[in-house]
Amino acid sequence: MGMFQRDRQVFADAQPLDDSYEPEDIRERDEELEKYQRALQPIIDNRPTSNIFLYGKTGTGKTVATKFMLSHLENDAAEYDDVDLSTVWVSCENLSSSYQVAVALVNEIRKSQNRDRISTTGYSQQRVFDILYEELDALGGTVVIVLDEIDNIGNSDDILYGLPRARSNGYVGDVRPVIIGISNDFQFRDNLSPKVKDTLAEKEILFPPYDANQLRPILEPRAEKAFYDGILDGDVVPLCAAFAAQDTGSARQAIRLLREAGELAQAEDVDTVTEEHVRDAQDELEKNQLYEGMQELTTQGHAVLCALAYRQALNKVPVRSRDLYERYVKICDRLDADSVSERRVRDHLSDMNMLGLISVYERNEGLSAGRYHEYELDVPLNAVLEVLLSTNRFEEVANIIRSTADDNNLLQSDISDY
Ligand SMILES: Nc1ncnc2c1ncn2[C@@H]1O[C@H](COP(=O)(O)OP(=O)(O)OP(=O)(O)O)[C@@H](O)[C@H]1O
Repeated sequence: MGMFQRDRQVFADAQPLDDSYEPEDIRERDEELEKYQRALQPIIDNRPTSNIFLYGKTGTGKTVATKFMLSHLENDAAEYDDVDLSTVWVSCENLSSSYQVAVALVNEIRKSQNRDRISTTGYSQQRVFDILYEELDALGGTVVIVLDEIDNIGNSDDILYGLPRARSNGYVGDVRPVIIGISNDFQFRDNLSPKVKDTLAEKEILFPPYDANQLRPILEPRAEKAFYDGILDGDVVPLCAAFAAQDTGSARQAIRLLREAGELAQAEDVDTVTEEHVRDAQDELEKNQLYEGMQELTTQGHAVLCALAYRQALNKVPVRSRDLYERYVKICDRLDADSVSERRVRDHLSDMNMLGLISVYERNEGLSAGRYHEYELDVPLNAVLEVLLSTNRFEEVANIIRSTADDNNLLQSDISDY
């Protein structure tokens, strides 16, 4: 028998469970789509159109709804000779300023016309804005500008001031820019500068998290396409919907869970995807999330985690923040890194608590000692060491912690066990 044999096939077509898949219809968002349609309608009527901002947590359908609405808008606009519409879509995920967003917009417009890109550095902000205005002018008509994950620009919000006023300020001629901003951060609007708030004059559409009853019909058509008939136990889709609803209310999470459950069944070479596979998939995704959470910490975050791992390796946890701070400063010295204040270290600890990486206990010793916090890891030490060992700069310290833990017999569990 050969080493590789074809597994029993669970997936008829895995594409519907992929992040890039575009569903045929958007389910359970009738109200939001109706608002969206009303907000975009003036474009077809050649009336002034407000900017539109969509707010909602990750996986709540903001992007898919926008793609859906814009594709209808483009098709329908083509029916009217006097409606001149273009759309430009920029993800601000890796952009942190208005300057970078303006460059990205210019380059997106140029890419769609097979023209050379401009450099991402070397201009003044005003010069980049001017180039953008020239590009918009050349497009003419209504230009819908989608700024996905717009919250990444933080306080550098000049572009949200410049674009809406470009026409009234005479920077552009016969072109009407309409901004669609998409954000996970509900505070984003509050934190905009007052002049931007005034100028934007936007319509807001909120995308609340999905509940289980909404996630089921979102999952069902994908499940039908993705799996062979009769492969899914009846409980599988409802359970994926329930787990994702309880946790984040994200359709993305529910879809990932379904895919992971299918992959586990496929790996086991069994005929049916069961509730048990969903439970195992949930555990697996949680682990990945924690692992990613640890990997994505900043150097300071890693140093704090390292200090806590050291205490854990000595079996001296839970630890008070001042003792932990001492260890943290020593680690920074060893790494030749600057250390931050004890207060900032406590901020890092509270972030890590939110990520589920550590536990925090509040102690109250009455008048004599007062109130204080103690900390310990909430993930296995081995998992933390795995991350630190793969992080530049921390390898040496992580090896020391590992041998300390070994001496104390604290490393029995393998990372795959957590
Ligand atoms: N109502 C829905 N009907 C069908 N599929 C949906 C629906 N809502 C979300 N999805 C699917 O869930 C996944 C996540 O949705 P989407 O990317 O639109 O979320 P988002 O709110 O833009 O999230 P993020 O802020 O992380 O970008 C996508 O695969 C999308 O196709």
